[in-house]
Formats: sequence, C-alpha cells, structure tokens
Amino acid sequence: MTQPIYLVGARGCGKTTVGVALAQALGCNFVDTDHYLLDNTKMSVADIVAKEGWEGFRRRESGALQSVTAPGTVIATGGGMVLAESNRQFMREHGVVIYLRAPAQILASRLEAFPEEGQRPTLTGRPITDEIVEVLAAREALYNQAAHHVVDATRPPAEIVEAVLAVLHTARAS
Ligand SMILES: Nc1ncnc2c1ncn2[C@@H]1O[C@H](COP(=O)(O)OP(=O)(O)O)[C@@H](O)[C@H]1O
Ligand SMILES: O=C(O)C1=C[C@@H](OP(=O)(O)O)[C@@H](O)[C@H](O)C1
Ligand SMILES: [Mg+2]
Repeated sequence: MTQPIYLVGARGCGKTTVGVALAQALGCNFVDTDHYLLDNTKMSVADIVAKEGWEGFRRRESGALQSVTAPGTVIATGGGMVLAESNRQFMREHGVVIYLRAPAQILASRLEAFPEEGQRPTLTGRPITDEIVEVLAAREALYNQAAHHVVDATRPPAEIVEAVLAVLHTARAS
C-alpha cells in the first residue's frame, strides 16, 4: 500500500478508531488531522473554534490535510473535511477515499456515550441526536461524492477493518 488512505464520515462513525487498527493491519503509519492540529497548535478543536470560529478551524484542517498526506499512511479526517470541494478533490486525487457509513441513530448513541467535548464542540447548538440527523442530511451527498468506496460502519471495529481490507484488495485486483 503506497497511496494514502483517507477515512471520511460523520462524527462517531469510527474514523479515528478504525484508522488506528487499519494502519496496524497494513503495517503503515496512522495520522488523524485533528490530532495533527492539536500537536501543532496545542489547542483542541474547541479551543480553535472559540478563538478563530469554525471558519478558522476549517482553514486549519484543510492545511492539515495537505501536510499529513504522504505515501503509506492511513489518514483519519474530521467529519467536516468533505465540506470544502477542494478537500474532496484533493483526497480523491491523492489517495483512496473510504466513507465509513452509519445511520444517525448509531452515531448519536456512540457520541452520547463518549461526547469528547474538546474534540466535538457543538456545530448547531442543538442536542446531539438532532444535530447528527441535521448534519448527516446536509453532508451525506458530500461523503458519497468524496468516496471511492463506502463501507458499513455499524459493525465492530475489527470487522470494519476486514471490510476495508477486502475493498482495497478487490480494487487492486481490478
Ligand atoms: N465500530 C464501532 N462500534 C462501536 N463503537 C465504536 C465504533 N467505532 C467507534 N466507536 C466508538 O465511537 C466513538 C467515536 O469513535 P471515533 O473513532 O472517535 O469516531 P470519529 O473519529 O469518526 O468521530 C468512540 O467512543 C469509539 O470508541
Ligand atoms: O463533523 C465535524 O464537523 C467535526 C468533526 C470532528 O472530528 P470527528 O469526526 O473525528 O469527530 C472535528 O474535526 C470537529 O469537531 C468538526
Ligand atoms: Mg476522529
């Protein structure tokens, strides 16, 4: 595997969790664009948004996407990475993009169990379930546009990793 693999999808679909395990299975590097920002700015997502607004955060995460892109790397993006057309195009051109798809109900139950407020400040000011329904409706088409492959992310992480490996294997063989 030399091309980077980008994981996209809504908050709670498992980009970070699956990304770590996938990189381990492939024996390659793992990087998360939010962790990259935290390391480089010493600020959480919530800190950046409080200081610079979502616009500032979006600018920084687009820069992070370009900085972390390297061969042999699994890249977990933030849920809003696909909002910019330039990011969708960049990912499609530079690697293999996998959409980890799960319905709003499942995402909401994961996020309610582990909200991680520093990582996921509110996007709409609404309760988690309402927010995820709204955000998914607005972004589903963008995740599909960005993705080369869509994988069911409702299963346990180890099974999702197997499904991603199968998709990559099939794509290489064709
Ligand atoms: N396939 C899964 N099944 C059950 N829980 C999961 C799964 N993937 C992730 N989680 C849990 O959901 C929460 C969000 O996962 P995370 O990997 O941070 O998602 P993302 O990076 O897409 O926002 C974490 O608490 C994680 O343990
Ligand atoms: O959906 C979003 O707009 C966001 C998702 C978060 O990442 P995860 O998808 O890893 O939670 C993080 O980048 C930020 O809070 C914005
Ligand atoms: Mg994440």
